[in-house]
Amino acid sequence: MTETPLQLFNSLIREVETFTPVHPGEARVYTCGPTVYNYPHIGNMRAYVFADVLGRTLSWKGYDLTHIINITDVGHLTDDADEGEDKMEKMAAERAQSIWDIAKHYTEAYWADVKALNIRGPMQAGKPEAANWSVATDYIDEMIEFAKGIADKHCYELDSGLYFDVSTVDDYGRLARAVTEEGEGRIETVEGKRNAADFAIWRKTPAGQKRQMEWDSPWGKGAPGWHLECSVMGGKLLGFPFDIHTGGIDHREIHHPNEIAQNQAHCCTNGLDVAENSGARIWMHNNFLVERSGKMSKSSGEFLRLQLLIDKGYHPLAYRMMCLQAHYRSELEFSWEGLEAALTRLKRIVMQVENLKSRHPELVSASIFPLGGWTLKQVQGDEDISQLPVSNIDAIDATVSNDLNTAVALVTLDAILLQKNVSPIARLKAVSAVDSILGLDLMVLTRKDLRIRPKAAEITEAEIEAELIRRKEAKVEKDFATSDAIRATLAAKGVEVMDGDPLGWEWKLG
Ligand SMILES: Nc1ncnc2c1ncn2[C@@H]1O[C@H](COP(=O)(O)OP(=O)(O)OP(=O)(O)O)[C@@H](O)[C@H]1O
Ligand SMILES: [Zn+2]
Repeated sequence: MTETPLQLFNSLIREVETFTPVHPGEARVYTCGPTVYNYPHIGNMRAYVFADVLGRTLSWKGYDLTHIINITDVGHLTDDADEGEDKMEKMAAERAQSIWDIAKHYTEAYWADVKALNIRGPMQAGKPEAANWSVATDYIDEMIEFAKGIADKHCYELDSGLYFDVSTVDDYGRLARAVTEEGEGRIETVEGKRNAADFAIWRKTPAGQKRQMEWDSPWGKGAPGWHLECSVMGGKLLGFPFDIHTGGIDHREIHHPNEIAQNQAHCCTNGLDVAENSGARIWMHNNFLVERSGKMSKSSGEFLRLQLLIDKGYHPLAYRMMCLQAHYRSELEFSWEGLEAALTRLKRIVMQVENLKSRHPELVSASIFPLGGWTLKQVQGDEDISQLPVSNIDAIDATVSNDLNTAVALVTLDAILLQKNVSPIARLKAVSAVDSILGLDLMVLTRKDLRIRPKAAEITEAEIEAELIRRKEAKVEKDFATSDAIRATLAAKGVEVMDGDPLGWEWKLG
């Protein structure tokens, strides 16, 4: 089996490049986390499915992974370009609740989605038990220190806060590629700003007001800017330069260029030798999940949450499958038909895996799969897996190494399942190896798990099952009138009986 070098698309150069870790044998990744003022929509979750596949791929490649995912509980304004109100303060005022309660509630909602989508949480190289979510408000002192360090050379103070002067760093905005005074014209300017793109790294509480979240600083009471938070947590927890920084493609335009500018200022001020001066070597961005009407956004009132999909009877991993079917750099349009197709594909795979498992229950229960997923090395050394055609095995590594091409990895998975001449155990192991990267939970999921009763259904699963047993008995008795009557009664309650369904589904809710 041959190993393919890991190629990743670096937004800084707009090209794929071969991944070479800063620290041999390790990979350090920072993912911009959610702003916890509201529920995440499924578009937001696409960003974390992507970061999860990246993390899984790095683990597969054998790197000892540190993956930081932050929780933004302060500082993100309603306009990414530094204007408007703090999203958290705004929601707390609307709800007449404390920001801390709002943050807690929506952080937990985010974690629930993370779990449902089988997204791995933060990772800590060498110390898995120490891995934790990084909450912005836990790093206020470090943010003030960072800001103090760059204030003299790179910032200026206005009544509203401490501003970063983007003209003090080389090549500002190179990540966005289009940051011009004209481009920034849409930003409502703050009186006194030197350049339109300058941004607040510390926002002062206006005189006579009190914010729910505010801290003392050399620039008066106030709160950190959102961009500062990520620079500080990234630098502190991973060390500059680290390997990879991820986020949604909207961050390529403002948030990440501003982070880079701060990192440049910080590294130069502290005499750090960072050739590219960006803080991270590779910046990666997932494209949007869109609706026909445009980008999905939670700022715009009604939006699609994972829970809504579940309420309608879709297993959350069907949404993960939908994401994996597209390349992370392509826009993905959400549709219920698309989700249905993804669910069907997942059902088919799960059915095939269940079938393989049923042929060797003794082996499956003996836990033949490495805890925490397979690495390429383990696959290379596994005798069972070596029974598969080399082309299949090589394809596992080659597809994901090609800038995380999960869509093609799914095709590899199909090909492995189709190898009827190879022992079930070899196929199962290979499937579980691919799933170490895809994260569809294929060794655990059952067909039954995938059949979720929609919230609005008028009938419980137990009632349906009882009716179906009665119907089977009637059929055995050749009492077709009763059998038809049961089918009609179920249909009236929205349950379609599926005799002879190739996927083995006996019923579905219409
Ligand atoms: N429609 C989308 N598709 C994919 N990723 C998205 C989408 N919208 C936002 N993201 C990404 O989701 C992550 C979390 O974003 P965050 O919680 O800050 O959302 P937000 O910017 O407040 O909300 P929104 O822009 O949706 O109103 C970020 O990486 C962001 O780039
Ligand atoms: Zn960020």
